[in-house]
Amino acid sequence: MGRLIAILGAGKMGEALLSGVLRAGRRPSELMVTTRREERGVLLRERYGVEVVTNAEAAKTADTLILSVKPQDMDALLGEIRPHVPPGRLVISMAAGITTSFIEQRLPEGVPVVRVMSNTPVLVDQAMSVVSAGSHAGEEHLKLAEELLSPVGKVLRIPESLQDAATALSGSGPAYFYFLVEAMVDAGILLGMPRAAALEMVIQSAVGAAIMLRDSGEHPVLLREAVTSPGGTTIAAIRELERHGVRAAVLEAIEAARDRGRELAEG
Ligand SMILES: NC(=O)C1=CN([C@@H]2O[C@H](COP(=O)(O)OP(=O)(O)OC[C@H]3O[C@@H](n4cnc5c(N)ncnc54)[C@H](O)[C@@H]3O)[C@@H](O)[C@H]2O)C=CC1
Ligand SMILES: O=C(O)[C@@H]1CCC=N1
Repeated sequence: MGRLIAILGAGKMGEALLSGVLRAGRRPSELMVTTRREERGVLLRERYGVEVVTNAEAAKTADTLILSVKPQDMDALLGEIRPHVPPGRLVISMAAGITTSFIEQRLPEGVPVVRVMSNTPVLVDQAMSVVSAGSHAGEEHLKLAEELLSPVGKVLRIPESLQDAATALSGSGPAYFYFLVEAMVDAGILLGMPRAAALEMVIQSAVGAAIMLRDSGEHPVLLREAVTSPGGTTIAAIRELERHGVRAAVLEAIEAARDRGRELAEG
């Protein structure tokens, strides 16, 4: 039997990680979840065969506690589990903005905490996860977090000072791509394309571009230049994107996401 893992607050991200960990070969008996709503617990038990327990029971029994509630709910959850967390538990937080020191201050002295920022492509084993150690977490704890996360995507270690930036870049990143896809499909509609056809064209272009980015080893500038023929169609579009300040908008948008992350720990 491996380490017992509990996912506390199994919502969208918690369920995505649960399903990934099961796909990676862990048995349902090695996992437990907690939920706020009873129906949600019933659904997760039926769907994955995992045990549904209270936060206190999870804190008492599991070796690794994965906190996946919203940042705004973290203070209350930590207050609930504090009396039940014995020494030796590993606490992994998935929450945006919440620092390891925020968690350490609300748990018994010495509990190792690892902060993680992942993203929704966990669901298809293509997550980007970044991990940072709190002040009581060492190599063994980072390794345990990496073992959990590497079957569902890529994992990078980063200093905690860059966690809010990573949240803005890769945590929220999928949303920006979906937003662009939506806008491109609208453009197809504007040009008289049937919606289903526009969606198919845009999705396949996105997938093709993503795989080339990942697998060719080429810099994105070179890949974009290869599409941009002199006097051609692409440069006409790029001129408009530049005229509307899309690059500056992206810089400011991601900076705003980073700043919002910093605010979240303040409640
Ligand atoms: N959705 C996303 O793309 C990403 C989210 N995150 C982070 O993951 C965390 C969870 O986000 P989502 O899964 O999107 O939110 P969610 O709202 O789907 O899931 C949170 C769950 O926690 C439950 N909950 C709240 N308080 C509880 C308590 N005391 N005990 C038991 N359950 C409790 C809620 O009922 C809810 O089901 C957040 O901290 C967020 O910052 C991180 C990366 C990406
Ligand atoms: O929007 C949010 O707050 C969460 C964190 C990263 C992605 N979604």
